[in-house]
Amino acid sequence: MKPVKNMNISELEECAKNIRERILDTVSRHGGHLSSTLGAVDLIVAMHYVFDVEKDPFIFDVSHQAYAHKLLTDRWEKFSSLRQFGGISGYTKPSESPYDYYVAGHSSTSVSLAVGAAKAIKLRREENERIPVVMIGDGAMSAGMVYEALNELGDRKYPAVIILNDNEMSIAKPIGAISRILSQAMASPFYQRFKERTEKMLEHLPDSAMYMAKRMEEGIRMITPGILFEEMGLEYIGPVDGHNIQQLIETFQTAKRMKKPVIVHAQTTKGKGYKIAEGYYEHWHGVGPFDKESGKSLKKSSKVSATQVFSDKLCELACKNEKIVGVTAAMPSGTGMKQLMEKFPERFWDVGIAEQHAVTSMGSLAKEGFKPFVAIYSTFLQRGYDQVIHDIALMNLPVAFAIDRAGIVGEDGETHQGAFDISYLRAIPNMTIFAPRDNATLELAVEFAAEFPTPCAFRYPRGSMLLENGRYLATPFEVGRAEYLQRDGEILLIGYGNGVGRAVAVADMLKDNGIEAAVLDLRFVKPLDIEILADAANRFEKWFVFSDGAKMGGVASAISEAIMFNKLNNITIYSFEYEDKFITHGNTKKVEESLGLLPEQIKEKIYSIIRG
Ligand SMILES: Cc1ncc(C[n+]2csc(CCOP(=O)(O)OP(=O)(O)O)c2C)c(N)n1
Ligand SMILES: CC(=O)[C@@H](O)[C@H](O)COP(=O)(O)O
Ligand SMILES: [Mg+2]
Repeated sequence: MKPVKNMNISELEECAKNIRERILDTVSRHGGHLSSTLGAVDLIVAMHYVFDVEKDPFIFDVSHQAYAHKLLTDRWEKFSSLRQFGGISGYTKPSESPYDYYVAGHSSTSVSLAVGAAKAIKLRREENERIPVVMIGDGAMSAGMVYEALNELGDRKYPAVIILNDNEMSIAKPIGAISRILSQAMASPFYQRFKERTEKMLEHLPDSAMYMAKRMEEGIRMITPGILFEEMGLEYIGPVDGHNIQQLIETFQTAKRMKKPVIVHAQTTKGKGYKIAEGYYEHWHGVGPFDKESGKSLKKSSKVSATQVFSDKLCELACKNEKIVGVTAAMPSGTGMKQLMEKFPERFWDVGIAEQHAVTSMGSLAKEGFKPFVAIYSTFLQRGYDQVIHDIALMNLPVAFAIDRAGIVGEDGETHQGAFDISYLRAIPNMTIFAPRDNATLELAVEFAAEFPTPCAFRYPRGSMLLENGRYLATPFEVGRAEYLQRDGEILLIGYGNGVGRAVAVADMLKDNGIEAAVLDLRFVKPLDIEILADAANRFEKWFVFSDGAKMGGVASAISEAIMFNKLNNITIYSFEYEDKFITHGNTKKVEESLGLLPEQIKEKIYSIIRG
C-alpha cells in the first residue's frame, strides 16, 4: 500500500473503505470490537496523514478502536490473527509494534499519557518536531482520570491534539452531564456558523457593540462543549464531521499548528460503513463470529452464564428487599445489571466509566442503611482499589462486591484478565472473601452477600462455571467454613471458586488412573477455615490448590500462611494458579493450555509427583 501521506483525498477515501472491509471480514470470522473501530477509521486515516507516526506519540484511549492504526502500520497481513492465541492483540501493544506507543485496555488513561509525553518532548527540546496526539471516545470522558489530566494540561498548556471521537455511545448509552453537554443541539454547525459570523461582525463594530456581541457569543457558548474545555484553558475546535476526511485533515492541520492543547470534537457514527451495525447498538460493540450478510451470530452457547445466574438471583432478592441497591460502571449488559436497572430504575444505576465513584457512592448508601451490590469486572475493580479500602473497608460498611470476569477472560488478554482480585482484596482488613463453585452456590453466594453485615466480595468467571450444576448438593455459605466434596483419598485437592470445577475434573481423571483424591471446596479465602485445614493437615501430606487467580498472594499463598502461622507441619503445597506473569490473549482453553492448566495436563503433573 502507498504511504497514507502520499495519497490524495480520493485515495485516502478508498484506503478507508479497504480498511473497513478488512476489519469487517476479520471480525466477522473471529469476533472482536467492531462498531467502535469501524467508526474511527476516517479519523485514524486523517490522523496518519497529518501527524507523523514515526515520531509523534499516537495515543489511543482503551485502544479497542485502533484496528485501522494496526492496519496502517505493517499489520495488514497479520491482522487475520486478531485476538487469537499467538496472533495480534485487540489493543495497542508496544511489544507488538513500535508504532503502538502504549499499552491500553482500561479506559481514560490517554490524556495523562499525552501530558507525560508532552513533558518529555519539552525536556528533550523536541517541540518543533513532535506532538502527542490522542484519540478518546465520549464514553471514556466520564472517568475522573481524564479531568485530572485536563486540569494540568489546561494550566501548563503543553502542545497536544486530543481528538474527541464522539459517537454518542459508550458500550451502552453514555451516562451523565458531560455526555449531555457533548451531544446537545448547540454542539452543532449552528454554533460554528454563529461564531464565525460574530467574529466577522466584530471586526467592523465599535467597542460598545463589540462588547455586547462578545457577551452574546459567551451566552451561547455557555451551553456548548466549547465552554467546558475553553474555561479549562484548552482550545476547542468542533464539532467536525468525523467521516469527512478532507475536513478532518484541515482541522487536524490547524490544531497541530496552534502549538497549544487543542480538543478536536469529531462526531462519528459507531459501526460506520456496515449498515447493520451503524448507530446506537450495544450488541455491535464487541461481537463473536457472525455472518456478514445477515449479521447473525454464528456461535451460541447453550450454557447459562454465571453473569445471568447472578443477575437473576439479585433481581429475585431485590424484589423482596427494597434496601438492595446496586451499581455498574458502564457495563450494564456485561455485569447483568441491565435487567435490574430496567426493573428498579430508582435503585440500580449505571454511573459510566467511573469505578472509583461507583464504589465510594455505594459507601454512603450503605451508611444510610441500604445494601449495595457493586458489580464490576475483576480487572476494572483495580481502578477502584483505594475506594474499596478507604471508603468501604475502613468504614466497615456492608457493601457487596460482585466480581465478574474473574480468571482468564480470553481474547481481550493481558489488560483484562481477572487475575488479581483475590490477591489485592485479601490484604484489606474487614473484607470477607468467598466464591461459588457452580450455579447453585452462586445463587447462595448472592443470598449470603445480601445478608452479610460488613464488606464482602465474591467472584465468578466470564461465561459459565466449570463445575456441572447439581453434581454436589448446594449448602448455604457460613462465614469461614469450607466443605469437603470428597473426604477421603491419598492426596488433597483444594479448589476455590471456579477452581473447584478444575479440581473435580482432575480428581475424576486421577481416579481413572488409580489415584483417589479428596476434594475440599475452600469457599472462603478470607477468613480461612483453620479447623478443616488442621484436620486435613493430619490426614494429607500433599495438597494441590486450584484457583483462577494469581499465585502471588492468592489461595495457595493464603493457605501456606495459615499452615505457617498455625504450625501445621509436614505439608507440601502445589499451586495451580497463575504464575507471576501477565497472561496473553486468545481462546481461553488455548491460553490455559499454554499455562499448563488444563485438567489433563494437571493430572499428568500430579501423577508424576505422586508416582514418580
Ligand atoms: C476502566 C474501564 N472501565 C470499563 C471499561 C470497559 N469499556 C471498554 S470500551 C468502553 C466504552 C468506551 O466508550 P467510548 O470511549 O465512547 O468509545 P467507543 O467504543 O464509543 O468508541 C467501556 C465501558 C474499560 N475498558 N475500562
Ligand atoms: C473494550 C472493553 O474493555 C470491553 O469492550 C471488553 O472487551 C468487554 O468484555 P466482555 O466481552 O467480557 O464484556
Ligand atoms: Mg463512544
